[in-house]
Amino acid sequence: MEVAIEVRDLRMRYGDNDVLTGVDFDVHTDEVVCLLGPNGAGKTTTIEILEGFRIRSGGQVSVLGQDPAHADEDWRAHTGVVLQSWRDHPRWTPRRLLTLLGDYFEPYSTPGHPRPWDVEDLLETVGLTELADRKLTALSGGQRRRLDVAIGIVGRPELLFLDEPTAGFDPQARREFHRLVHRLVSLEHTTVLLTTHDLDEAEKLADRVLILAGGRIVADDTPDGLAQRVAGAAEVRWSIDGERFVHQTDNPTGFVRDLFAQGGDEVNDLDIRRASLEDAYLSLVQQHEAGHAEAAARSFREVTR
Ligand SMILES: Nc1ncnc2c1ncn2[C@@H]1O[C@H](COP(=O)(O)OP(=O)(O)OP(=O)(O)O)[C@@H](O)[C@H]1O
Repeated sequence: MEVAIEVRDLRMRYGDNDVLTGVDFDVHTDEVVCLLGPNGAGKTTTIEILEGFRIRSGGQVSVLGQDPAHADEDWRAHTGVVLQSWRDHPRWTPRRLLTLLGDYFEPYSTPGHPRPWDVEDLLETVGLTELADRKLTALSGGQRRRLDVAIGIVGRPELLFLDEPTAGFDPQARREFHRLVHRLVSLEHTTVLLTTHDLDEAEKLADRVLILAGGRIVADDTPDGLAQRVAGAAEVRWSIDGERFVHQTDNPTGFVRDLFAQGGDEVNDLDIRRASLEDAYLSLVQQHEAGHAEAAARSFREVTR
């Protein structure tokens, strides 16, 4: 399998905030890979480095064979980007915007891979035919997001980056979007890297899920593979002086023995249960959001080892 994206020891620091502390992963051609992680884990930072929009602090990155920090226009024409939000001319219409943007890709057209995408066909594909001549300001959030996706794919990219593409979608719009991604992959053979903090979305869309937490990738597997790994682990809950604790482990007996050795009579409300991937991810998110990113990453790594 060819490698479309190669990331080694990627590091990013904002001031004295180390957001990425050694991220490693590959994305192969024709794969759909979801980069999943809690708010603030560094998903947008990672994807924008790969898109060439942010300059990394350290590490090696190769996207379609080039370093995005120094890539040329030709490289850009082969990648598609859907950012978290776009700013463009409010009086334009979807049809006009897509036509203008599509013109940029014409010089990169080849007989085997004609570019851009035919605008009428593209509007139909993303479900915007009826709204093609409406002003951009008059589109709803979900309609706007569909246009964002159309902007990302108008050049028929080999590699598509989507940053939280379904944020704000209702369930119906989300389902349509998932169909669109499946269609892109099966008909266009587009390689897709998308970020989300929704485990359910990652399980539905991804060939492979990468979980980012505590500055690193803490799990890299198929959705089924991840679920199977977690199923072997247990979640231990307890409280001490009214404060509640949760820990995930694949050795609950040993953990509880150590817990009592340390906490003795202080330990109350002990509860041990087998975790599902959803439980494990939820616990990761809760710990991460409580400011314990390192500990969250460590215990997630333990249960998915
Ligand atoms: N330009 C910047 N300058 C300083 N800090 C930044 C900058 N961009 C992001 N950060 C910080 O880096 C961390 C990661 O942010 P990032 O947006 O990459 O996370 P994320 O996983 O995409 O989050 P979300 O799911 O909320 O979009 C956060 O703590 C954020 O505040």
